[in-house]
Amino acid sequence: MTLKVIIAGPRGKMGSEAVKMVNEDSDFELVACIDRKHNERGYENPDVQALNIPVFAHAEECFQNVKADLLVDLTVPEVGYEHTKAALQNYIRPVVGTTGFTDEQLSELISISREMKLGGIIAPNFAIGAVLMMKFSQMAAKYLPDVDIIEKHHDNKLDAPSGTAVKTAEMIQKTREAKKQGHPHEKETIDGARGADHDGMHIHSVRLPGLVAHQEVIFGGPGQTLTIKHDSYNRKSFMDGIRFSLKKAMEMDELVYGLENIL
Ligand SMILES: NC(=O)C1=CN([C@@H]2O[C@H](COP(=O)(O)OP(=O)(O)OC[C@H]3O[C@@H](n4cnc5c(N)ncnc54)[C@H](O)[C@@H]3O)[C@@H](O)[C@H]2O)C=CC1
Ligand SMILES: O=C(O)C1=N[C@H](C(=O)O)C[C@H](O)C1
Repeated sequence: MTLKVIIAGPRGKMGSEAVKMVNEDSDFELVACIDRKHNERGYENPDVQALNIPVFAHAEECFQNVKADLLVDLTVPEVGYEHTKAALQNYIRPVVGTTGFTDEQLSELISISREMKLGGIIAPNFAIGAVLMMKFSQMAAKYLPDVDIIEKHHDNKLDAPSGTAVKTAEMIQKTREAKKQGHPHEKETIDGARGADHDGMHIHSVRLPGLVAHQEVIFGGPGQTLTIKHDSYNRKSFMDGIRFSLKKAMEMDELVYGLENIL
């Protein structure tokens, strides 16, 4: 059976790559897209134009008019949250790459999915290498609890720190003994010099043209450091994870947060 897929954000860097991936896989059929500027600016993704499928400016209108099994959301946090909620309420399983959801939003979406008995995934990073980086970091933190996370992204990124950095810190928190790092009397002479503080760990966000998506997790111990590093050089790196999640979501009966939970 072919799975009917809707993509939100098809003009974006990730969305346009997801359109290609879905088109190339005979298990999927792209049946509609959701994009905010469709009405004002005309439509700009030639792969979608060639399919002659509807493009809706509003999710609810899309879900009411098109029969679909799955939604892929690659937009911005506020809209992504609304899309995901509306998808669940319309019996459509969400596969969400959009980052920047609050803990409250994540909990609410998971609880709706449980009520509706619908599978889906929200994953801050769909690259398998990034998931391994997070898991290896979680293992290392048990032995080396002093850790800084440095994430580096292109300068069009809206959220900081990245969803991957937040997820990494949350996973590390499960094995790392809570502690405040650095000198007890340290003082920032320029605000932000030590980065964001997550349970005593520090997260630093670099934004530069030329970068795609990169992260280093650096652990320090007496006389040694350990660096666990992942680089995405293009958006294809995320597509195997999205493809896998689309198929897997059909077998699940609740929404999970993080690709590591379904691999
Ligand atoms: N989970 C993962 O593996 C990855 C997640 N991301 C996340 O995916 C999201 C998209 O990233 P990019 O493609 O780089 O961004 P982008 O800026 O290239 O694309 C964003 C898309 O969202 C659409 N959009 C914006 N506001 C909208 C609205 N109000 N209604 C409907 N559509 C709207 C835009 O038209 C565009 O198509 C970000 O949250 C990013 O952090 C990015 C890469 C990998
Ligand atoms: O905006 C991006 O580009 C990326 N966003 C995700 C994040 O916030 O972690 C995943 C990846 O790092 C690329």
